[in-house]
Formats: sequence, C-alpha cells, structure tokens
Amino acid sequence: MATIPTVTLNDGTDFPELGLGTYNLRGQEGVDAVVAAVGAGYRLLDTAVNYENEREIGEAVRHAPVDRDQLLVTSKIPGRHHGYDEAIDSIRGSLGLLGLDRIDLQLIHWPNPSVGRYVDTWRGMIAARDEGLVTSIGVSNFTEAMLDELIDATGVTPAVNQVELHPYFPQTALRAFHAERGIRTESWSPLARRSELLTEQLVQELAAVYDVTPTQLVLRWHVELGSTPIPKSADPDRQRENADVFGFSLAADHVAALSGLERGRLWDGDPNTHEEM
Ligand SMILES: NC(=O)C1=CN([C@@H]2O[C@H](COP(=O)(O)OP(=O)(O)OC[C@H]3O[C@@H](n4cnc5c(N)ncnc54)[C@H](OP(=O)(O)O)[C@@H]3O)[C@@H](O)[C@H]2O)C=CC1
Ligand SMILES: O=C(O)C(=O)[C@@H](O)[C@H](O)C(=O)CO
Repeated sequence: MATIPTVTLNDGTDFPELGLGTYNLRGQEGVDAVVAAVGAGYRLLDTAVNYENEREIGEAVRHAPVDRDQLLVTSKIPGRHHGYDEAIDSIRGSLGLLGLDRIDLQLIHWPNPSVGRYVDTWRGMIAARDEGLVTSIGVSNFTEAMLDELIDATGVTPAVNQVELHPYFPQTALRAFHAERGIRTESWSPLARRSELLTEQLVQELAAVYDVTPTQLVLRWHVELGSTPIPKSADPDRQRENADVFGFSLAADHVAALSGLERGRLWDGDPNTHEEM
C-alpha cells in the first residue's frame, strides 16, 4: 500500500499530495472502486453535487478499510446553489447524501461570474465552516482576480483552488499567485483524461529514464510543481500505479521540459466565460 504524504493547508489541515477523482464513478462499481482506492492508500476523495455520486462516496467511506477520520472527502457547490443560504443548504444536502456529519473540504465548483453570487456563496461557506459542517473551504476554477475578490470581501483566503492542470496547461502564473497567497493548488484532469499526452515522445522517453510508467511520470510532475493531482481510475491496478509516485523525483530540467508541452486549456473551460449550473 502506498503512503501518500501530506502538506499543511493555510488553515492547518493536513492535506494529501495526491487524491482520487470520482467523476463518473457511480453505482456499486463506483463504491467498489473507491473502497479499492482507499485500500491502495488514497485518503483524499473528490466528489461534487453534480457528479451525482455522493451517496456512493459515503457508502465507500463506510466500507473503507480505514477509519473515517483518516479520509478527506471533498464536495463542491454547483452553480444553481450559489448564494449565502443556498450554499449552506447545498452543504446540508451533500452531508445527507454522503451520510456524514462533516465534509472535509468544501469547494465552489465554478465561479459562474454572470450569476454574480460567488462572494455570497463564499460567505455562506465561511458560516458553514464556523458551524462545523465543513472543515476546510476552498474554490475551483477561480482566477487570480476572483480569488482576491473573495479575500478582500471577507478576509478569508481559500485553502485550495482546484483547477485544470496538466503538462498541456501548466498554469504557471496562477500557481505563482497561489504560492504568494498560501493557497494549495489541486490539479483536475491531471492526466489530461488519458489523451495523447501519455503517448507524447517526451513523456515516453522520460518515463524510460526514470523506469516508471508515463502516467507515473506525469503525476510526479504535478507533485514537483507543488500541486495535488486527483487522477480518476476505476481500475485497482491503475489506482495503485497512480499512487506509487513518491519513491522518485524529477530533475528540474525534466520538470521544465514537461511544462514545455504547454498548448492551453483542453476543454474550453475559461472560468471567465465557461459556466456550469
Ligand atoms: N473542479 C472541476 O471543475 C473538475 C474536477 N474534476 C475532478 O478531477 C478528477 C480527475 O479528472 P478526470 O477528468 O477524471 O481525468 P484524469 O486526467 O484523471 O483521467 C482519467 C482517465 O484516465 C484513465 N486512467 C487513469 N489512470 C490511468 C493509468 N494509470 N493508465 C491509463 N489510463 C489511466 C481513466 O480510465 P480508468 O478509470 O479506466 O482507469 C480515465 O479514463 C475527476 O474525476 C474529478 O474528480 C474533473 C474535471 C473538472
Ligand atoms: O468534472 C467536473 O468537475 C466538471 O466540472 C466537468 O463538468 C468538466 O468541467 C467537464 O467535463 C468539462 O467538459
């Protein structure tokens, strides 16, 4: 079983350096996949209201081979639940589906700027944290300007910003901004959804240099950048492979070379314009 190291968030919480994405993990197969991942060493589980699998994630937590307190469950507030009261209701709804009395990390899923309610939503999340419904609060898909808007309005800095990040889109400027503000970066679609990234010549060649798989090389690149990747896999063998990235490290010039694959966002998810309800 892999031991996944942790870093300390700006609120003092220990946060794993790698977690499990669960988009599209549903039904009994989804429960089994998440239980297997915990058995393989995963402690951070990433879900969202919009994944429609919070019931399954809660079920997996109850059947997992470790105590609930060793697991960190993330959920996310969807666009249709933006607003102060709506955010608190959304969190209560997630707690009900998960069957848990606390969510470890609560995020705003997308800022949806045309709705104009992410600051109110953030205030609701602060209240939910103060009430003990959630431990850590953060955001997803927020730009530098949006992050500063939250901080300036409330004095509370998000613990995490979960964003699209992979060698095709290394988010250099946003990561530097996070480092200045003490915000932990979390990488969604860290494998670029198994696109041609894994068969890039550079990725294949460097994987051979380190005697690891292309997937392990890419996930280690995230770790070297100081971002927590949350690869999704339904397969126990691939889950184990993905978690086994803490026994080697990459030379700085190899990290830079992988970042040089940059070509931009893969799915047109610019938070200034892309909205999800
Ligand atoms: N906040 C946000 O807006 C977003 C958050 N997310 C989160 O990020 C998570 C991860 O992103 P996701 O989009 O799922 O994409 P990933 O980059 O994690 O890629 C997942 C794909 O890669 C395959 N895969 C995983 N491991 C391996 C491996 N070792 N070898 C070969 N193929 C592999 C999986 O297949 P298989 O299952 O068969 O192994 C699946 O098809 C999501 O599940 C979700 O939790 C994602 C998008 C947006
Ligand atoms: O998976 C998520 O969390 C999402 O927000 C997705 O909807 C993602 O944005 C996507 O699949 C875009 O094509």
